[in-house]
Amino acid sequence: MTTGTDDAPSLPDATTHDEAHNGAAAYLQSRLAVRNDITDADFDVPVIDISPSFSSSLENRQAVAAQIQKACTTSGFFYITGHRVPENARKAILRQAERFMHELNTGQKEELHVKNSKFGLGWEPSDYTSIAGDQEQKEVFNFAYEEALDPTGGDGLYRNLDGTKYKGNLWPKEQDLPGFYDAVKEYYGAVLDLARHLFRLFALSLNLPETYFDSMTTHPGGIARLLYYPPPKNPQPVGPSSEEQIGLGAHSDYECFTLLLTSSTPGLEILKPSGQWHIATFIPDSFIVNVADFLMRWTNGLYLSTVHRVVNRGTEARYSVPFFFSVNYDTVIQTLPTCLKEGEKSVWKPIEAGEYILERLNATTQYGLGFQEQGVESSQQTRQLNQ
Ligand SMILES: O=C(O)CCC(=O)C(=O)O
Ligand SMILES: [Fe+2]
Repeated sequence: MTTGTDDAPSLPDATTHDEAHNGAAAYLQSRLAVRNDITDADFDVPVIDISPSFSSSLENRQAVAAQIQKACTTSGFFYITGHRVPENARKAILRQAERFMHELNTGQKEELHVKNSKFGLGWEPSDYTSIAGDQEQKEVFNFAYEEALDPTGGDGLYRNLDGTKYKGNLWPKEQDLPGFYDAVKEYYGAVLDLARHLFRLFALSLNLPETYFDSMTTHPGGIARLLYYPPPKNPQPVGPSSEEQIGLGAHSDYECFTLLLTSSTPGLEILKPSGQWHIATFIPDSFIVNVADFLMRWTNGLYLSTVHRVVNRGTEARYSVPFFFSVNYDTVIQTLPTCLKEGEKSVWKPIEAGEYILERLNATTQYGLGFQEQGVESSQQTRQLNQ
C-alpha cells in the first residue's frame, strides 16, 4: 500500500458532489490511487458459503471472515450462499418490485414521487437522477430504515440523514398494492438481521473484537431500492459502444457494505484494475455483497469500495434490490487505528455518516441541487413553459 506519505496523490474529497460527476475513469483513479499494487490477476469475486459463520465455534466464524478479508482486498465483491434469508422472502420482494413498476398507474406513482422527499425516498422516474451523467434506463422505488421494519425494534433514536426528526417512508396505499408492505417488511427484517451478522464477520476479518460495530448499528441507516431495468431496445454487445444503454452509471456505494438481490437477468458490471468491466454472473440463491465507502475509509483503502455499474444486455427485464447497510447516521467514520501502520496517515478526513450519504445522494440530482430543490426547479420550469 502506498498510503500515508506526504507525497501521496491528492485525492478528491469524496464529500463533494463534483467527484460523483467526474466520470468513471477519474472516479476509479481516486479509488485505485491507494492500491496500485492490484492487477486483474488478483481480481476475484468468490462465492463464500457463510453457513459455518452461524456456528458457535469461533474458529468456524474466523474461517469465513478470512475468506471475506481476501475478497475485500482483491475485488471488494463476493457472493454469499448459506445466508439464511428464506427463499419465499427473496422471491416475494422481487415479485413486489415487478408489481410496483407495472401495477401502479402513473398517478399512484406520482403521489410517491421522490421530489416530495428531501432524502430521495419514494418513486424515482428514470431520468430524475444520474450517478455519472448518463441517461440511465432504470425506474426505482427507494425506502429507508424504520423501526417497524427492524426485528430488534430499534432504540428510538433513528433520525433522517441530516439529523432531523424522521417522518417515515412514502409507501403505496395498501388498496393500490395489497400485500406490498408486508412483503417488504419480511424481506427487510431478514436482510437487516443478515447485515448485522455480516458486520460481525467484517469485524473479525479486520482482527477487531467481533462485536466492535454492534453499538453503531442500534438505529442504523439502511436504504433499500427496488430497481427495474427494462430490456434494451437494441442488442447490447459487450465492449465499448456509443450505443450502450446504461442502466445505472459507474459509482461506488456510500455506506458500510451492500447486500444485492437480483432477478436472473445479469447486468451488474464491476470495474477491474485494468479498467475493463467484469460481468457478474447470476448465481441462484446467492446475494452479492460489496464493500462500500465507509469500510474503505475505516480501513484506509485496504478494503476496496469498487466502482460498478449496471447494463442490461439481455432480452428480459432485470429487477434488483440493493440494501445499503450503514451505521447510525451520527457515527463519525475515521480510519481505524489498527489500519494505520507506524508513520502512516489517514487518506480521508473523518466524516459523519448521514451527512456524507446525503451529499453523495444529492450529487445524483440535477446540478447537485438535492431532491426537493430539483423538484422545485422542475415545477418552476413547467410553470414557465405553461405560461
Ligand atoms: O441493480 C444492480 O444490480 C446494482 C445496483 C447498484 O449498484 C446500486 O443501486 O448501487
Ligand atoms: Fe451500487
